[in-house]
Amino acid sequence: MTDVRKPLVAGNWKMNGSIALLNEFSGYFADKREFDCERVICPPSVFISTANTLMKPLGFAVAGQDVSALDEGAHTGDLSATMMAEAGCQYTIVGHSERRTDHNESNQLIADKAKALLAAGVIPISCVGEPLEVREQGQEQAFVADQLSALFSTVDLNELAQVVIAYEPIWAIGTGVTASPEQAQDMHAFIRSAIAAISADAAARIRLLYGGSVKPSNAEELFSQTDIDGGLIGGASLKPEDFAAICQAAKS
Ligand SMILES: O=C(CO)COP(=O)(O)O
Repeated sequence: MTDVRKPLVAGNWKMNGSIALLNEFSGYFADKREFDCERVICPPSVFISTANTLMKPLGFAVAGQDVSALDEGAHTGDLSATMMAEAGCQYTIVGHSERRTDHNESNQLIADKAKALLAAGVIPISCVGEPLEVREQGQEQAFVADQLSALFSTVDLNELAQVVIAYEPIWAIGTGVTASPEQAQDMHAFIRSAIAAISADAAARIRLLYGGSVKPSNAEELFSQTDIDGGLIGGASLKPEDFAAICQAAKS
């Protein structure tokens, strides 16, 4: 991490949590404000409003977990980027591997979602990451480069540095198997070098998060790697004391 890249830790609640859990979080964090990182909570969208009320006064930003690439219209159940902005989201996740799998999302669709968010003033947290069989074949960098190429060709170059990219190897998500700090750093360095090939300035400023079985016991070592600027946390973000410990591990 460097001075220009403020560390960021985001808790992706996925389809978990409740208003009761948000109340538990606000009680837990009420007297804990001294963190060195940006903290983001990504609850299910029906709880964004409650998260704004309870968590923003405690220094958290609130984020969505997905967005439509479209502006408006007859798309039952979808939410537009301007709605996310109006709802008070500073960030929104796109391209999580669970959405890629569950909803067949393509790299181009995910890039279009990121572009729509940027146009609405919301920062995309754009996820990439390879399945186990791809890593076993030694093809993980090519796989991630392919996932990123649509993003690079779709988002305006002068907006690229605002995007947050989360590297989440699928084999590490919810499995308890974490990428080693070296594996994570190697991929983050690769992603930053791919960005540097387009824009040195964007590469210096863009924040790259690691996600996949981050917990209090491994967060510090992961976050201390040169090219890792924080984390996207799943399971451990549902327990306030674990999430707080992970946030403490992210230092400028
Ligand atoms: O998918 C993740 C965050 O988006 C990671 O989930 P886990 O931390 O539960 O492995």
